[in-house]
Amino acid sequence: MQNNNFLRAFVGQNLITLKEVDSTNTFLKNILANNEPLPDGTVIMAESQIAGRGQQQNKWYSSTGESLAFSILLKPHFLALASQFQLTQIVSIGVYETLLPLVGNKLKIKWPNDIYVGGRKLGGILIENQVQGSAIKNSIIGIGLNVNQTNFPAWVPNAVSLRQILQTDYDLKALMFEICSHIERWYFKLKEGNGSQLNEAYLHSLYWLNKKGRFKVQDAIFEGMVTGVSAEGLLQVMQDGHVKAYNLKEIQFIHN
Ligand SMILES: O=C(O)CCCC[C@@H]1SC[C@@H]2NC(=O)N[C@@H]21
Repeated sequence: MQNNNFLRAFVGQNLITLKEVDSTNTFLKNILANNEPLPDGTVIMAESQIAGRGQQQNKWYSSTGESLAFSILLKPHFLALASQFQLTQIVSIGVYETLLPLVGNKLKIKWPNDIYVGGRKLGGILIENQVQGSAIKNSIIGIGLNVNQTNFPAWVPNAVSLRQILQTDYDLKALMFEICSHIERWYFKLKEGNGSQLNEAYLHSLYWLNKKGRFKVQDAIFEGMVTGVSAEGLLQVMQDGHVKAYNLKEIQFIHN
């Protein structure tokens, strides 16, 4: 962990830490709604998040002082709304790159942006974009990571923490800054028009790529194979020789 040497060039330079908040994403949204000025790259981090939100209206479980919950504000005015999946990619790769030296190659990105280890969820990402015209005005990037928990409540059955995997406690702030620095590197690449390796890096770490798995679409369960992800962020799955693309609401992975 390069915490002490970390140069906070941009993401995380303005850091607001809160003892307790409903949700760091909601907190950021409220500040923006009140037109209060906030610098690009601001990070809101909370020790305790009591109404954390996940994707698809799910609740997100955080444990005070044990899990990482923070939100990054980016203002990617250069990015067209049609390219918003690239933000998903840079954020998931940033988290992935931070954890890879710790966890090793069992670590995967589960489409679109869950962080998985051996079939269990280590972290999640909730990106909420605010749009102006056809460009992204503000991107609120919420990251939740299970770090030092030794157990989870029954309603989060598939979760795992770094501590459960590695039997070590980690410094939450150090992890957070490390994630920020990786995201920042990819963000600048994208901004400078050098995002060509982004898709390759994302696919490289994608769970289930080119492997057979079981999927559920509407009420039908079938065997298929993930062949890629489209530029719009749709999951491409081959079934009986034909590739179809699905959004998050349409398809589910079936865990045996
Ligand atoms: O996997 C998911 O469903 C996404 C979970 C995202 C959780 C983080 S924790 C920090 C930020 N604040 C929230 O309320 N949610 C995100």
